[in-house]
Amino acid sequence: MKVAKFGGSSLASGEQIKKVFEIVTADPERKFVVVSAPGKRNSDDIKVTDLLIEAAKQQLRGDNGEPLIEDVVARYGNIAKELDISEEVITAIRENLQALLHADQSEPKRYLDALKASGEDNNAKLIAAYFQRCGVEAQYINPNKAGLIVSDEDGFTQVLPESYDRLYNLHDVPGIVVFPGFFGYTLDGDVLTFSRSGSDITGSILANGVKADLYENFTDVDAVYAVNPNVVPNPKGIRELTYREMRELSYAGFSVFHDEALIPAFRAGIPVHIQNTNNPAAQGTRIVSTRDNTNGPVIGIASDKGFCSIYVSKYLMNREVGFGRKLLHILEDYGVAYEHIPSGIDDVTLILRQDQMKGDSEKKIITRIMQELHADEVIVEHNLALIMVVGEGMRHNVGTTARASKALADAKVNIEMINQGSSEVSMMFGVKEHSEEMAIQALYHEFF
Ligand SMILES: Nc1ncnc2c1ncn2[C@@H]1O[C@H](COP(=O)(O)OP(=O)(O)O)[C@@H](O)[C@H]1O
Ligand SMILES: N[C@@H](CC(=O)OP(=O)(O)O)C(=O)O
Repeated sequence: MKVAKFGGSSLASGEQIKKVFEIVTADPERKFVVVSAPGKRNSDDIKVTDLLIEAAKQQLRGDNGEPLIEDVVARYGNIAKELDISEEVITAIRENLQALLHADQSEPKRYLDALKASGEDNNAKLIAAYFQRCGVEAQYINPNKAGLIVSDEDGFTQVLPESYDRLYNLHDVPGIVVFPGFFGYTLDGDVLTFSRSGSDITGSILANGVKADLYENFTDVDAVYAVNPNVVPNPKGIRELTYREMRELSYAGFSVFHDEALIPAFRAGIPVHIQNTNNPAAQGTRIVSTRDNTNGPVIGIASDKGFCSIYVSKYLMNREVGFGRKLLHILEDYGVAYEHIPSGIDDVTLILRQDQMKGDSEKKIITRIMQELHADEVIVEHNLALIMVVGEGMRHNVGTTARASKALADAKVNIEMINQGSSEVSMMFGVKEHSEEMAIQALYHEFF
């Protein structure tokens, strides 16, 4: 039995949904179908999720979100027309969106999440209606009814473990299950969304819950490529990579698969197969526990912008008991999470996502580090890109770091920081954002 998840690009129009129907019905093993909200039809288009977020924000600040909601209804209306689905489905979608738009706003985050989640929820209803119209037994299933329970205790949405056993009961549903991605329900019955692109996470949770043999993730590319195809044209496709490699690469910028979506499938030992809705005959990319390391040290190179570093130096830092704890405590006081901490004898660098530094919090953090920790020097660097060079083969190959540094030096890219941290399958380079693309291209040409 397989779980097949289709992303927004695979569901952006009626024509796309017809392809999805063909794919699902071509294999009787595809019983569980997870869907995103309609995505972009072309590069200038707006995703339904973004329209819903903007409508909710307008309403929350006292403006009128109605016109944007009508845009959303029109998107579904066009799809319904292409698929020849009855007007009743669109009337129900309009009523649902109107009710959500005018719902209680006393908890703005809950209000926003409910509107955001409606993108996938209404799409799942519409797609189930299309399958039925085509004479295929299919049902929309609500995540609350199915028992996908989540919490946001640590500030982000996480599935509760009891969900998995409950989801197993979906085997009792006759025919194809059409399940909306991107959200679950709290024990109190409130909607909570995962982070952006989180339908991948739902697919993985469902695969674990129903004990699927395979989690198929359908998107709009023939494979996961060794680098972002928007940075290097026609890059090499990856046939197979391990969960660890994919986790590192998706964390570091491979937006093709959500970095939180691997753990549920990994824990249940379920392989993930990334495929192209527009070209299902392509081989795609399989994510598995182990693979042959015959392709050289590096499997992929990912990068992401928007980081800053705080460099702290103090003579004899290594002897000072509690220095690290006090430093991190200061960050905690400002609600700031760190990404990496490369360190030396007398110095340490904290790498953070810089959008966390709201208002004058950066200034206050620096002042406290100087005053409370008596640091000799504190230097903040903004606008850094982190480049992650990933490959299980790096453990067995000597000189990979040297090759990478030389490639960057030859391309005249200044390395701000290197971290080969505890992960044995990746190394990270910090460079200025304006050098990011050049660095990726230089590294790609060195290793592929
Ligand atoms: N290394 C990579 N390999 C393949 N695609 C990548 C990679 N890095 C970034 N992408 C981008 O990810 C896109 C697919 O992800 P996304 O737009 O979220 O798909 P979906 O709509 O199916 O959820 C591709 O079109 C591509 O532009
Ligand atoms: N629709 C949501 C969730 C999602 O997974 O979308 P997509 O499959 O288009 O990345 C978003 O845009 O974030």
